[in-house]
Amino acid sequence: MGSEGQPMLPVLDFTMEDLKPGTNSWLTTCRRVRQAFEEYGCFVAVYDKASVGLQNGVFGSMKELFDLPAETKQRNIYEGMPLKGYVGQRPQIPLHESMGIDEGTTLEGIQNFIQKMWPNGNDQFCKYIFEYAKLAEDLDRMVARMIFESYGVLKHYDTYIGSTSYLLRLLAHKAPEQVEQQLGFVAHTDKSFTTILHQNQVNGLMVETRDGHWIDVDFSSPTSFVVMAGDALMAWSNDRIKSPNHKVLMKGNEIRYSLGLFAFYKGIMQVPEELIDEEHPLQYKPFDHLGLLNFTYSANMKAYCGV
Ligand SMILES: O=C(O)CCC(=O)C(=O)O
Ligand SMILES: [Fe+2]
Repeated sequence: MGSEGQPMLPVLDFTMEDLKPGTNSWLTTCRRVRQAFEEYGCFVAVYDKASVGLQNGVFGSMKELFDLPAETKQRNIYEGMPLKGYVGQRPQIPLHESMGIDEGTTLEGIQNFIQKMWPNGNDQFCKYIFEYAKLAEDLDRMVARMIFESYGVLKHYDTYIGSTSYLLRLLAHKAPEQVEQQLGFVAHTDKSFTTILHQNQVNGLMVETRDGHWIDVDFSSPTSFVVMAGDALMAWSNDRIKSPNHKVLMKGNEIRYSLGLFAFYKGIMQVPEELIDEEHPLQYKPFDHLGLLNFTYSANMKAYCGV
């Protein structure tokens, strides 16, 4: 419960110096990660690796990007990779704009994107977004390792990481020009294995709990990141973890910039046999993760590869 009695997401500390495999802090955090995922499908991580200079640089770069003319932004096209193309000026979600960078934690991926937006380059954008993406990737890998460890299947972690790549999505939600709050982004579950979200000081994210309540997520602090389970983690965990429904509701008069780092396994995922037992009979056949992405946005795991 929050200070005003509002339910809130678990907050997990990732700032400890000794947060390394094998330490007590690591083992405690592993247990908390598993518990938070099983109860809420997500949590807020306190992670202090991004300096004030980097934060300002990232959000300044995002403003510069979204201030580009619509025709320029539309050069970020889909090219068969869902989440990649430019989305904006949609009548149902007029406040929403977003763009995706495939292989978004690599210099090459970011430079390809920059090439489309700024044919003469943009070194500042590259520097800040790359540095940010690497930090978020480190957090994601730490969490992934904790997931594998907490379910006793650490032996599969290296294979997982070896075939995982990241899509970085940059989002801007305009302030609603009205008093009431307004939908920024429709309710959905992510199709990733895990997603790492970060934002400027403007809140707006809401997450649905397992019993159907919507809770506001406050991650306005520069050291707060949301870690969320996607549909692939739900399937991998044989439904122990549910990917939570979430949406963005905008109020106030400031633009909200946010970044989502989506982890995708390039290959066939399957439920580890350690996670199948009498209480948890197999729920999903092996599935191609990128195939799931292409299956359709409205699809759910059961329709795609339910047993
Ligand atoms: O902007 C946010 O905080 C959430 C965005 C989101 O849910 C998504 O891109 O999948
Ligand atoms: Fe999402």
